Amino acid sequence: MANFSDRLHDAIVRTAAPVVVGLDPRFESLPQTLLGDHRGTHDPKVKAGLYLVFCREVIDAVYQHVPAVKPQSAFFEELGPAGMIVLAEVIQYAREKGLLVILDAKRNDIGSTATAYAKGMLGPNSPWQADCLTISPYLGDDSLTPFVETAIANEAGLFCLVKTSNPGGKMLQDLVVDDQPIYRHVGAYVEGLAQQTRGNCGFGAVGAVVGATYPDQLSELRTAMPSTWFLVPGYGSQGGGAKDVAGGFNENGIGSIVNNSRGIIFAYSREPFASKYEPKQWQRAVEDATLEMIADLQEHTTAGKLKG
Ligand SMILES: O=C(O)c1cc(=O)[nH]c(=O)n1[C@@H]1O[C@H](COP(=O)(O)O)[C@@H](O)[C@H]1O
Repeated sequence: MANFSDRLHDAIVRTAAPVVVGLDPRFESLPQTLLGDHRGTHDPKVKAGLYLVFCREVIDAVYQHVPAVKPQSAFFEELGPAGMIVLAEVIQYAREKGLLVILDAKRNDIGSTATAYAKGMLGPNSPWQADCLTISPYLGDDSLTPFVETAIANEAGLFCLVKTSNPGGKMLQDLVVDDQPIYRHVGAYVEGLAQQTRGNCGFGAVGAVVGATYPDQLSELRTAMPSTWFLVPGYGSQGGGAKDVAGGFNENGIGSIVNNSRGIIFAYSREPFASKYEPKQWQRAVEDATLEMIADLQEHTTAGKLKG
């Protein structure tokens, strides 16, 4: 293994695709061909079993095209223990397929509790074995240190919330303190951590979450945080497009990995894919939507420079 930052860099350059497919299974949105007679079930074990099949088949459709997947822990936690077992199986399957796994669990707590989260999620004996974890900064520096130390010791990565994609994020993140919005203060702290954890590619193992729904702030933060990878959610279903995320890349086409969850994994239920494919061909819609997003980013951002 190598520094997470270098692994991410190499995977993005290899695929020429700064794209992460979000694994956010929602029971009611699963393809009918998978649901079969189970549509009305309330049994979490049955639901979790279907999430496993669904996520594996999504991974099969995309793994040759993208560097990473991002399982959203919430949808698995919602199903209790059965969902958590399936989350671990999905992570394992994705890794077997050569994908980097960003576990989206947005964890944090006071330092001593954060240490338990960090060890459990990124430590050497972690039952999850993800390559990277999303974390929240609002408990301050002593809450982040255990994650950074554990991640570095295990060649894992972190993405810390800086400017989130949701409209309500501005309530706290845009508050001006000492002449700067709070997200700039958080961004400066994360950039410091990125510099301390820099790999050969020049970026750090500690990255930032910056939403595609705030293109001006994305460009501003790219300049302010030159060593920091950005995880950019909000493309697709939340309204962000390729032009909105363009500011997240540097002149070499590096710097961001753009997430798309519903827009890819449930592509079969939207046009043009719904008309193009039979219900049982839902995986082809997932693959097409992935390729369409990659082409969109290559055309409208500097990531086009990564093409061979
Ligand atoms: O950390 C995240 O990934 C995240 C941060 C953020 O600011 N906004 C955001 O949407 N996300 C996650 O990114 C995914 C977006 O899903 P879609 O809107 O379906 O593409 C969800 O799993 C969200 O929890």
